[in-house]
Amino acid sequence: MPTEHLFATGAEAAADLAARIASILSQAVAARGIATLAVSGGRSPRPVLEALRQVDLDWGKVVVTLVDERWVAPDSADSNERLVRETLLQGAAAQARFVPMKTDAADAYAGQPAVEAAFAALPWPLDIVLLGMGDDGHTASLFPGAAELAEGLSSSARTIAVTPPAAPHQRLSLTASAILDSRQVFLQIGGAGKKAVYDRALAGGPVEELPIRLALLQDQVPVDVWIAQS
Ligand SMILES: O=C1O[C@H](COP(=O)(O)O)[C@@H](O)[C@H](O)[C@H]1O
Repeated sequence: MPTEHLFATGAEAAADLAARIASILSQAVAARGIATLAVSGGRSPRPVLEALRQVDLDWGKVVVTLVDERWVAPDSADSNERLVRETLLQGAAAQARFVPMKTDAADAYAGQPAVEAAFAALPWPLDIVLLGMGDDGHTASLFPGAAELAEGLSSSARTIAVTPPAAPHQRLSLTASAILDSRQVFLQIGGAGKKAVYDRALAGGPVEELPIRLALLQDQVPVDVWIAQS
């Protein structure tokens, strides 16, 4: 079962989560000389990443990558890479090595093999995988109803190309096995709507219905959840 961290506001949750991430990255650098962090996109991680970049860390020994990416140009407003570059990779934190998920390939399916090779070269397990969750229970870009969902939940590959059934843009996503090949999974949720989805996921049921269950209903890797009421 996840360990829950409850906060009244998103700002308080973000500050606490950023401090926890910084502590783990610092310990990883001290222990292994390198730290790895995979972050989600969307709206939720922005305040966490902005707080994290201000932390005094040996950023040159930190590898930052993505949990998922939309197949859009890196300067698109929808790009998760752009989010990370604008919020986290600033100041001293710009010394971190960023491993993108978007290539120049024509689409996500053509791009996946090169991304898979880049991810195979990372030091696994990742120290932290920071997940978000959509209102439909998707996490990373593992969407309920997607044609690629079963493969994303079962494949031993680290990455998969996905076409979401409703959301825009083809995606590149970590698979469930890659998400769980980590030392620590964090999940960030905010607001009553997402809390209701989270509670439903936690109550049990098929992963295919609410893919966030892949992280919540497992005992392979510790999962901590930061929950903000607003
Ligand atoms: O499309 C995506 O959605 C989820 C949730 O995003 P949020 O804006 O509701 O926080 C996110 O975790 C994922 O990385 C992103 O690509």
